[in-house]
Amino acid sequence: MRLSRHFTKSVARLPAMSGVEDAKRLAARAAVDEFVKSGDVVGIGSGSTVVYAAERLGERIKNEGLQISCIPSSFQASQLIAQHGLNLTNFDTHPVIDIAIDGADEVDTQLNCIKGGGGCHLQEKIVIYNAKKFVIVADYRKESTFLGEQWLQGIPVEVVPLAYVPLTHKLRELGGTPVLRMAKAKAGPVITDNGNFILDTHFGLVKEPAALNQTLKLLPGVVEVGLFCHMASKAFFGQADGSVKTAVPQQ
Ligand SMILES: O=C(CO)[C@H](O)[C@H](O)COP(=O)(O)O
Repeated sequence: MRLSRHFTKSVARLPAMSGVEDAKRLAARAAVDEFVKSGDVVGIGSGSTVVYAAERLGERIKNEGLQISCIPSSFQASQLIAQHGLNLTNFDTHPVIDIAIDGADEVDTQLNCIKGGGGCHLQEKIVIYNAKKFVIVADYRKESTFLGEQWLQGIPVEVVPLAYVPLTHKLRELGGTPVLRMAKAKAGPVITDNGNFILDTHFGLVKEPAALNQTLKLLPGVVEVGLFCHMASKAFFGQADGSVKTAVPQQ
């Protein structure tokens, strides 16, 4: 197993928020400040941590005239781009992204991660795959040795609705415990931005995430798997004490 190298640095404290929200915000701001420069095409991820990255990009546009174009990874990301006055672009105009910034549900020591807690992992994977660099922004709760250690909700597997019952059986045969993700304010399942269902499938500790990703991807009816392996260049983990810990995969 390759180990990551970790670095911790203190950053200026922002106005007090809750511990976890503060940690998310610090991580997102540190990532934006280190990686985004004028002229970049930026992939905007989804979730609650990326909100702070969009906020910081908006600030830098106002304060220092930063010029960037942004590609969204979800309906939520499109809204963030609009709310923070960021310039919206698309793959037709910009097929290559300079830097993708996104959150994660859990990150292992090689910076493999589980994503899709917000149900957006199909578009997120497309954006990240087409980016020269991907940086993870997260709080201290997301860091693990192995995936499946802390994120017990399971790996989000986006499936075509027609196939969800046979896939439920297949995922069980493969050792998982699939649960159809249900909507909170509507009767029935969550429908993704792409019109699909999500089977959240816990596989216990995942020691070989790339192999599991490949096995799951080959099942007919599986659209995308929330395992992002060997894709991240760097992770920023906001800490409860106001510092930001960074990690990179070992060369
Ligand atoms: O993959 C995602 C959405 O599909 C998010 O990036 C992931 O769920 C982390 O979200 P948060 O920043 O709210 O913890």
